[in-house]
Amino acid sequence: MSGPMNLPPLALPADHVPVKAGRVGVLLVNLGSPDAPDVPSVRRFLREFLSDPRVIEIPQWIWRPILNLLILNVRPRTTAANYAKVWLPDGSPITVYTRQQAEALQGRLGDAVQVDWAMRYGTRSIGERLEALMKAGCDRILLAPLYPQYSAATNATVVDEAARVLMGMRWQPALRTLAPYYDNPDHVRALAQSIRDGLAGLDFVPDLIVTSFHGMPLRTLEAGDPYHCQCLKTGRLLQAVLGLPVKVTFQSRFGRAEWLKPYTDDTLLNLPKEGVKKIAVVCPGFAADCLETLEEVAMEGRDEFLEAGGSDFAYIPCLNAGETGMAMLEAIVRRELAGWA
Ligand SMILES: C=CC1=C(C)c2cc3[nH]c(cc4nc(cc5[nH]c(cc1n2)c(C)c5CCC(=O)O)C(CCC(=O)O)=C4C)c(C)c3C=C
Ligand SMILES: [Fe+2]
Ligand SMILES: [Fe+2]
Repeated sequence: MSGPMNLPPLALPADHVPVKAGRVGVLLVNLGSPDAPDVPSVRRFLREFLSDPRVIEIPQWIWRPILNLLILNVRPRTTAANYAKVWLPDGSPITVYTRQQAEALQGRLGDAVQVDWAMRYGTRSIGERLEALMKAGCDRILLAPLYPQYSAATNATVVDEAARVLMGMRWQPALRTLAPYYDNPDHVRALAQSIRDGLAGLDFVPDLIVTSFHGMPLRTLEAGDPYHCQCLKTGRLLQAVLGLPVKVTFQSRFGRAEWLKPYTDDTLLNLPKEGVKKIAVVCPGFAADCLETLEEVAMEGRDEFLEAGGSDFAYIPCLNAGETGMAMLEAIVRRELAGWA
């Protein structure tokens, strides 16, 4: 008679270490930052970032000489000086806030789920953190690029990098990716709440809410990238929920090609001439405050607007690791994880 009790014991090697498995992991991913606000660190960071063909979509044989001979010799000086203006005691703002978001999410989800965070470029790579999650026993991982609006230059390159790392693994985890959440009602409500909270602390009533999204080259829209439409929809939904006029603009142009319009800087210079003197600015394309929001919008943008004749300017911070934003992130992550329950 045969049965399970009669099976011979498995012959395992003497040095066999039992593997942990069966846990669910969440990997929050944002763009990344230099390790320090100095020229060598910024050059290293920009070299990696701007060598990504998902970011610069021109043939590498044309782009490489421009990057190495021109951009990496000139840009790191101004960019490092800009980083120095916003650097926090614990590091670059985007790094500090992303770490805080992961810690807060871990607290909300409890021990059944392992939360970690990574950056697409620079320190704390996606590969390193995927391996760490697997060592912790996670064989199902939710990869969550923290970009509300989808673009190939942000979301797709995160998935590319994860897939590249998985190519080298014998035992791959099951992977889900977080869908863009630009029109998720929880997201729109969280943004609206953070704007209301911001407005409540002001000593003026803005004529207009200006939303500033990171720009993209115009040709990416023509090539089918949904980013532009998703930014416009976030803006429209915010206007509907807030019941206040909202204008969508695009910041951070790079290079000479045409980018998505209207440009944030042109808008800030023109609004006072059109009689709009009091504004609140918010950046709903960024999950965390960073160089682009804190230096380019909250500092440079403010100066531009006031010098052009504006009277009142308020910058409303990103959701970062605040209660409102974390409740939203918990809700959308829990919904994704429900498929694995
Ligand atoms: C939020 C979405 C982002 C999109 C879309 C995006 C596209 C994009 N960016 C560049 C070039 C640069 N971006 C830089 C900084 C930067 N970009 C984002 C986000 C998006 N970029 C963030 C969050 C940051 C800040 C990182 C930080 O450390 O705080 C920079 C570096 C700074 C500088 O030198 O000005 C560059 C360069 C391109 C070309 C692009 C789309 C094709
Ligand atoms: Fe960027
Ligand atoms: Fe910028």
